[in-house]
Amino acid sequence: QQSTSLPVFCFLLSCVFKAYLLLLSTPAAVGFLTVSSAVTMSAPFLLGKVIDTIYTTGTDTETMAASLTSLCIMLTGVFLVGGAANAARVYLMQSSGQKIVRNLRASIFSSILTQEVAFFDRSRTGELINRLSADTAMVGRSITDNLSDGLRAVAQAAAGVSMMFYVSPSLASFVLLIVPPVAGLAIFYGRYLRSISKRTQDALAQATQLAEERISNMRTVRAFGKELSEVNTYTEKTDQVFSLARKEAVLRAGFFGVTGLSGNIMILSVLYKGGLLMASQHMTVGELSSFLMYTFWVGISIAGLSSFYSELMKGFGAGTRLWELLDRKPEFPLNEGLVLPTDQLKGQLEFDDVTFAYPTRSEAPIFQNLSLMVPAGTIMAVVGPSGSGKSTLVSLLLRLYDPDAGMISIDGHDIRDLNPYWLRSHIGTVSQEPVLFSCSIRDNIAYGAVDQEAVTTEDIYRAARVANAYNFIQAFPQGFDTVVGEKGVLLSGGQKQRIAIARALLRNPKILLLDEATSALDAENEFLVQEALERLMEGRTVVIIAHRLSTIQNANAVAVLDQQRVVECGRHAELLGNRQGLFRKLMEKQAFLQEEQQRALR
Ligand SMILES: Nc1ncnc2c1ncn2[C@@H]1O[C@H](COP(=O)(O)OP(=O)(O)OP(=O)(O)O)[C@@H](O)[C@H]1O
Repeated sequence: QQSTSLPVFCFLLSCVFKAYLLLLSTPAAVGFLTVSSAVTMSAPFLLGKVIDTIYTTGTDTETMAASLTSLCIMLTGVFLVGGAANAARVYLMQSSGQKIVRNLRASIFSSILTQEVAFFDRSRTGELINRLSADTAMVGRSITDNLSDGLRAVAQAAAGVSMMFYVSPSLASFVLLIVPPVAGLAIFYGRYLRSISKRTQDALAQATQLAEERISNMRTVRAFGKELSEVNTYTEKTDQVFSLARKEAVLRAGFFGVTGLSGNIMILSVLYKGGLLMASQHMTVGELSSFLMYTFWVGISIAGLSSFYSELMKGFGAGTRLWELLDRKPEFPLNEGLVLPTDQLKGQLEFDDVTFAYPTRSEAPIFQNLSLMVPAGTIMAVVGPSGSGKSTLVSLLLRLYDPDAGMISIDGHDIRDLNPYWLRSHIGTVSQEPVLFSCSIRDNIAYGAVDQEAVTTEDIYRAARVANAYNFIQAFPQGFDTVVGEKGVLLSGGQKQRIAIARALLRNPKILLLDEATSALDAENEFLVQEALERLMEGRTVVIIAHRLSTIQNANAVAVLDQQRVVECGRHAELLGNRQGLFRKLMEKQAFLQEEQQRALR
């Protein structure tokens, strides 16, 4: 806790300064704050003068009316200036608050997106979303509106106390005895609130995580008829938030009860002691009235200060969580390293003695001393039992993870030395269930291009034609502007595949990583997807996780994965010739299953 407090404090301070150095240092904002506070705090003094003018004995009615009128006109002018200065102060603080939130959100989002993939394996999406929305808003509120009100309260409390001493030092010393215990209570309250606020945000993040996951997978929830039980689980999570909020409410109620009581006691003591001073002619009625008003303002300012402190503590709690994210350095950078001349890139891939375990399961290696070579411009089909690591091979080539030992190279260059952006700009991927974003088909296809801005409509149409997607897209009423829904939910599996192929084509990559669609497609779709894939593969180095016999036959070589390594590698016919080999067994099993399936259909 102690070790993070200082950096978090500096971080919050830098947020304030970065977003509106202009504000705190701009004479305008400080001026508005000073004017509005000065006006507020001069009002009781001037009102006291009005009361004394009214009660002055020995003046004739006309003179009294004249001085009363001029005093009231002056006061109205002062109040107008104070009101305008206050409005300007609130506006400046609010707009700067929004600026801080905007800057913070952009920094947090950028920090999240630059983390290594293993970070996302460990994180919960809902929690990250919560950081991005709720925590940033809380920090923004805490260091703008709250800070502005806090500064105002400090200014007013200081001015009020000075004026109380100016009007009556003895009465002021008597009344202010109550301040230290209230301040002590406020500090205790603020600290406790900070810890409750952290726990509340954590509980809220868990609830958001659950809601986010279930809503985005609504079809599965519906298919299993789990709506009611999901509602119950979510309610249990929100119950935790509620019970923490209730604790906070009890604390808040107690605190405000005590501060309210202290305020009233202060006023009562002013009336008691002030009444005695008036009776002994040491104070006028106007002075007592001014003093009362100052007491009132000081009371309000102290209450404002304690709420400022507690809000600041809440903001500190949220700031700590944001800081943890902002301060996190990704395990490998996104845009540093060697960039090779594109025309020299051949696309030869090699796994050399690679050992790898997922960071979340470091005790269970997926590969041990795996070696595999894919010559430039050839097609390597990868087969193997489920869970043997076919997709992991693709993830390693994309450098989503780094191997624990050994080396993966492109044209002899260790991919750890290459700039990851550059590396990925030369790799195209089409996965078994491609993910599309909730935007138009046009934008989804253009997403594949390295320079999205430079993509023309003609480029998109061409890619769609080659991917056998043009006709079905044009058949939609909105054509290429059709919005595909979240994760492309409004399209069929085959349509998604063909859009993903068009997306990969637009990238024009040297290396292609394919996870071939399985039997999910009907015969016509399968033919169209297959044809599109074949066009996509032309002239590139291809690693394809193969499920169909036809693909395997067309591949230059087949690698069979099992037991954490490549157990067989060679041409399709060669491998089939090895009666004891795993490939032969896999093929026989597949043929048997297909036969069974056809028999069942008949
Ligand atoms: N992000 C991850 N974190 C931890 N373990 C993982 C992760 N992804 C996959 N695994 C594990 O790694 C192993 C290999 O998975 P992988 O998806 O590469 O196999 P696969 O051969 O592609 O399987 P399939 O043919 O069923 O798609 C599996 O045991 C899987 O549980």
